[in-house]
Amino acid sequence: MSAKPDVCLPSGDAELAMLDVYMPMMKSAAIVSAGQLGLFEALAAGPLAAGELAGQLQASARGIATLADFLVAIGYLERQGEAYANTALTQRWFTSRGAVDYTPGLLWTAEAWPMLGELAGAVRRGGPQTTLWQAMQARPQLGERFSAYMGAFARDLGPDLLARVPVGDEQRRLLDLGGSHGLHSIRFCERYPQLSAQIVDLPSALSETPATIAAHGLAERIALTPGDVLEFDWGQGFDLVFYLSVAHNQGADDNRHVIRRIRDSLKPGGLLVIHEYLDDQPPGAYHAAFKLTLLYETGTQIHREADYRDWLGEAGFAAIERIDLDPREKGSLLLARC
Ligand SMILES: Nc1ncnc2c1ncn2[C@@H]1O[C@H](CSCC[C@H]([NH3+])C(=O)O)[C@@H](O)[C@H]1O
Repeated sequence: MSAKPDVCLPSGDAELAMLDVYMPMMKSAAIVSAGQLGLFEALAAGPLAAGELAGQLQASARGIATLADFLVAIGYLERQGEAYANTALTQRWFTSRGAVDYTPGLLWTAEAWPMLGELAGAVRRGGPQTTLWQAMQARPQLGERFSAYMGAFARDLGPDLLARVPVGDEQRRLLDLGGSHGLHSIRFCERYPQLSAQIVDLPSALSETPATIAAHGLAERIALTPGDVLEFDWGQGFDLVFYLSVAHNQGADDNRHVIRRIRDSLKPGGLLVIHEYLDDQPPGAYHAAFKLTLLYETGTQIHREADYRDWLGEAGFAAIERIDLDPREKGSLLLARC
């Protein structure tokens, strides 16, 4: 049985087929360029004419007008007389005035763009020539951009996590594996005053984290320990462990190994929270796209719910609960108690 595609596909006409390649490319490039130029942020306080906008962004008036007209055509800006204004959606998702500003995602997409040009090579090889983590060692800016993008996603996901993860008064120690930007630990420490946290991540992901933690006044309660989760000794006696969006960066054997080590470091009754994109069959378009992204970025893959249940069961976790987040593009949580 073939799955019903949930993306618009061209009808087979050659012209339409090329439009389906050209238009998404131009749409992505225009939105990413707007993020790089700071165009949406410049309009956050109110509409501006092309000349004013160009002056603020130190760009050519012709260039800004051409870009802005296309952004109007695709619904990211609107005309107000001679002026351009953000649409409600743009203001909501791509400016500091919205609840979550995904501009770091636009800047990350600009970094991912050249990697996508090499996608056919990754498909041929079955993986990347250089993994994202190796590339970050060579170019620290890449690590900062990636963490900032993950930070934007964490702001979006934070309320779901707070609502779904039960924390009792007796739970005091949180271990945040692959904690990166630190925002999940910060959010939970702010909500639960009895909590202190320890973050383990690769050094490339942690360059901005001390400043973020200090800005929230939590330097006394959140410790940073740079290290590889596959080998770093993070100690014992934790009540709560976060393994959020990290498992898709590891193969099956490594996840089995990490989950066993998590189990050994949790107190009796402790809770492990996994956030992931589960490899349900057939995958929806978003999950299939994410699998392709992992192929060229890290060479790893998303795993099936049944795999997690095996690893968790073998490690000695008893109760395992799956929660699918809304919308589905936000992924799923697996809550496991020992
Ligand atoms: N082997 C590893 N050891 C430590 N950290 C890792 C490893 N592999 C991937 N990571 C980190 O895992 C993170 C995945 S991005 C997810 C960040 C955060 N937990 C969140 O949910 O928003 C990145 O910060 C990587 O640096």
